[in-house]
Amino acid sequence: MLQLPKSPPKVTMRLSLEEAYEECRQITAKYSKTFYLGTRLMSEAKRRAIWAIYVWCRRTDELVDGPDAKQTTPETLDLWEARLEAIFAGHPQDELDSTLTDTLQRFPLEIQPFRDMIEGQRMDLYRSRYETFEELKLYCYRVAGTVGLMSEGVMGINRAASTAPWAEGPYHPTQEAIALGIANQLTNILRDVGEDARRGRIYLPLEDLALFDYTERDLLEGVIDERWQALMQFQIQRARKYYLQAEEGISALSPDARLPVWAATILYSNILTEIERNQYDVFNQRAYVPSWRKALCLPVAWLRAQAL
Ligand SMILES: CC(C)=CCC/C(C)=C/CC/C(C)=C/CC/C(C)=C/[C@@H]1[C@@H](COP(=O)(O)OP(=O)(O)O)[C@]1(C)CC/C=C(\C)CC/C=C(\C)CCC=C(C)C
Ligand SMILES: [Mn+2]
Repeated sequence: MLQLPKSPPKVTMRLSLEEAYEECRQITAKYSKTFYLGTRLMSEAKRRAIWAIYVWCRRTDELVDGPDAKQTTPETLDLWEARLEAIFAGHPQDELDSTLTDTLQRFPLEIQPFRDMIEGQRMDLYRSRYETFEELKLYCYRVAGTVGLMSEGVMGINRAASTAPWAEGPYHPTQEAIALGIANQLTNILRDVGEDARRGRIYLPLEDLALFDYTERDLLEGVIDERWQALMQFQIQRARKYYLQAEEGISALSPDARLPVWAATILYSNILTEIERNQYDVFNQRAYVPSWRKALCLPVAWLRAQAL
């Protein structure tokens, strides 16, 4: 790990904290309609915190996935990690970092999930294949399950439900929060199979390909047949199991967080339904949920958020 100087250099900020949060809002709105919609349903304090986290995650992902990714080396990620430590030590390096430093003063966030996410991006630097689902699951935890842990700190838990005399203590739906991140990432992977293949990447576990007698070459050539359809059905079923696990934890979240999390969960999981509608063709078309169908999800999310 690179060391930061003992007394960090003084940084001149161009924007006020207010303006920096506004920039985070705009970045979230630009890059993720689904998550942005979710945050619009939260209280002001929570949504600002999620925008700050979103921007840090997006910047981390851009290091290995963005337009300048070719220049990224393991040392770039070491420096990014040193910068993360500085954010947590109260020494942000720019305005966007300063929103995260501010968020840390308002919500109980641990540094470890942020470190784990950098580790996940590191995997993208040296890996383009996963032999087993166990290996892929670790990757999914690192790049997405960690987001569940970060968000859980902001969303908060429903204390009323855990003050019953027989409760052993507050129940933290930590595994469920991780499960939602994994479910989202598996969905991402299925939607982007074609795009990733064109970059020489295969995230689907090779053991699963073998199980359905489908080869790497078939995948790189975009072959769609009964083997591919059966393989995709298997993957979709697995992702849905993670959504189901996550759903059990949503009622343990504080009441004002349930609607946004339900909305984001239903919207994101609907990408799987779109993949099915497209007959599993993820090579020539990108599965997306049309706006009118997104609108239909909201009343369903509202109803589910009312149930304890
Ligand atoms: C108990 C319980 C269920 C609690 C809820 C916990 C919770 C809110 C979990 C949310 C989990 C979540 C939103 C995970 C995000 C997963 C994700 C999309 C990860 C993205 C990686 C994908 O990489 P890839 O390169 O394959 O894809 P792209 O083509 O580049 O998109 C990431 C890009 C890593 C970085 C993650 C983000 C930028 C998203 C961060 C999102 C938030 C902070 C918003 C969460 C807010 C709501 C309303 C759910
Ligand atoms: Mn990415």
